[in-house]
Amino acid sequence: MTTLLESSPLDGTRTTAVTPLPSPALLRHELPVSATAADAVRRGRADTEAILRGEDDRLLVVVGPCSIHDPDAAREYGARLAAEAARHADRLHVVMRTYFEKPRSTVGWKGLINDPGLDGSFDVARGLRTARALMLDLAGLGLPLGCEFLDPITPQYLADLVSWGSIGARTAASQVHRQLASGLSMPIGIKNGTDGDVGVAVDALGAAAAPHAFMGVTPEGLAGLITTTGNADAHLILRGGSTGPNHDEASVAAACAALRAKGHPGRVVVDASHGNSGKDHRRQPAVVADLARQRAAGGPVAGVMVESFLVEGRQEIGPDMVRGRSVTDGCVGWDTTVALLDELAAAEPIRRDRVRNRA
Ligand SMILES: O=C[C@H](O)[C@H](O)COP(=O)(O)O
Ligand SMILES: C=C(OP(=O)(O)O)C(=O)O
Repeated sequence: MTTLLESSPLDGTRTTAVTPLPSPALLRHELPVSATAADAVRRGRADTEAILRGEDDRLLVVVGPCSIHDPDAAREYGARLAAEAARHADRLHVVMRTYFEKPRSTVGWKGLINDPGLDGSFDVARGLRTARALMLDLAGLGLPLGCEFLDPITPQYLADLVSWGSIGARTAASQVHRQLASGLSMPIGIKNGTDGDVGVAVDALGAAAAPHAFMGVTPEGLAGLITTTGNADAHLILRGGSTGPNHDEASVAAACAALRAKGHPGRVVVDASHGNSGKDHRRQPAVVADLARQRAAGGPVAGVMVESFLVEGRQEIGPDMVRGRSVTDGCVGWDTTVALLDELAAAEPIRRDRVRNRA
């Protein structure tokens, strides 16, 4: 059913339609959380929090496609990743990227929720259902899941399945997103700005840690006043920027000093993609090698992000797409992903020895 805005001629001049969506409560009722999935979500959150607080010495690794566009390919990726996560469980805490919302610099496909048909048909109700069903399957494999929160309404539909979330570089300065982060039930990584500005993200951590009151949507889909406690597990993600990368030891140390100066723990997550790889997926392995070296040396990198899918590279959306290849930013392929996880895991015993000898 599509409702035209005939009753509102004064403020509907640039709106073509308002189409009702299922309420968050209805979608959660249709697609309830299984006990296995709930366990994966809880464990994923608790382990991530412990790593960020320095109570668990493993490395957080957030890895997966830049965006999900083909749920079956994502299921295959998830099954493979679950096996790798189990293999490295004593050294790495692996969270799968399940990014359904894409922020765009100008315009472009905005992700599976916004346009699941990849054809401009914008069947958001189907997008929400598809996303939730996929997350339930992946969490059912025991995998903790991570995503970027972009639209402030989306969390009501999906946040119960998320173990780690992000506020992206394009929204780190947004009050709406900082408020949202203050009420989310999982650790939230906030990225430095696209221009490389770390200060905006450090400010965002302070805002996210504080309680807020703001307007939102209730589980029944009505307008509501949301009040929050603040998110003590919000943390900084270094993702590089237009001025260059910031994954190197000196940039990490400067960021940690800026965090400590504002009363936050001096630990960071570093994204090997985006500004740190100049959006060239072939550069991600060199960034990961640098981060593995920093881990082995006992440095304050608590987590690493990698954009990875079944097949390396990226492709345009169109009729002859390769299964398992990204339609947004370029990703490393599966074999490289396995090698990068091995490399990160290999650094951990060296780090543990170093930390033990230091004590
Ligand atoms: O992560 C994906 C992209 O970097 C992000 O969505 C921005 O993409 P764009 O600059 O191509 O719009
Ligand atoms: C959009 C993303 O990152 P950033 O906000 O760093 O550009 C992403 O991780 O998909």
